[in-house]
Amino acid sequence: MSKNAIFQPPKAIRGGVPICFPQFSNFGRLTQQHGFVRNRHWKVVEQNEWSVTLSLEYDGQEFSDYPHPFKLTTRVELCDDNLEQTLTVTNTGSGAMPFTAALHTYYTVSDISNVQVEGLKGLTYLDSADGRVEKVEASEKVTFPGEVDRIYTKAPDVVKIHDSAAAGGARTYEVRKRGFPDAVLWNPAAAKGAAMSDLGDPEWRRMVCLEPGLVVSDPIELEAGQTWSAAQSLRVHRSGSEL
Ligand SMILES: O=P(O)(O)OC[C@H]1O[C@@H](O)[C@H](O)[C@@H](O)[C@@H]1O
Repeated sequence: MSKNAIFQPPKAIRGGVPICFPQFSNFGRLTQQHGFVRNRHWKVVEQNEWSVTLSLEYDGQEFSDYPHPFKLTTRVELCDDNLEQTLTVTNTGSGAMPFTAALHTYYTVSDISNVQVEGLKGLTYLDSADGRVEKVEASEKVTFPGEVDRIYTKAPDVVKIHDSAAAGGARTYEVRKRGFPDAVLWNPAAAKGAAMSDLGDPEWRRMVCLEPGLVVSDPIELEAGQTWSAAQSLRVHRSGSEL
């Protein structure tokens, strides 16, 4: 969570897991980057010590460029050392509903210069920091010498973020995804990070986003009445603990 995050709609919170829906970035017809649900108040529909379920309904009226009613829920559950988050959407309208989506997950890191991301070698990605040109990932462990803003297509279901200098020793975030074909990797680096009022310096150094997404691979048009669901689960390993 950025120390400069703004907890006031219409601003999305700079941290945690903002939900990009019904659009990731500008992949769709909406003018709002990342859609409109991340800066709404959601309703708590169920909660206990270990889990919470939130929901949000859209009646298809507010945005003329998105006339598709839907019901969206997200459930977050803690189980042992695992955090599981599920995103479920039901098309409550009468026509087909196109959408793109991502769980825009922020990870706290000691410093972005200590971070390496494993599991992406050989994948094709769209380089959003370079005009969305298509490239192939050559690195076994992706590092952050400057801005990194990439949409990896058909990403594997397990990706690991290694932080070699986390407080208390090296730390690995193990990210498992299910139902999201793509994965977005983002750190804005100095110029863009410092210019963002809700991030700034040094906050941009202390974060990396790895975002399971449905962006370009396997596009979906949900038929009326149908439901789609996808999930991520997160585990943290300290140095010495099994991976
Ligand atoms: O500032 P926002 O709207 O939260 O977006 C942050 C970043 O989100 C990432 O998912 C995008 O790939 C980046 O291009 C974007 O800059």
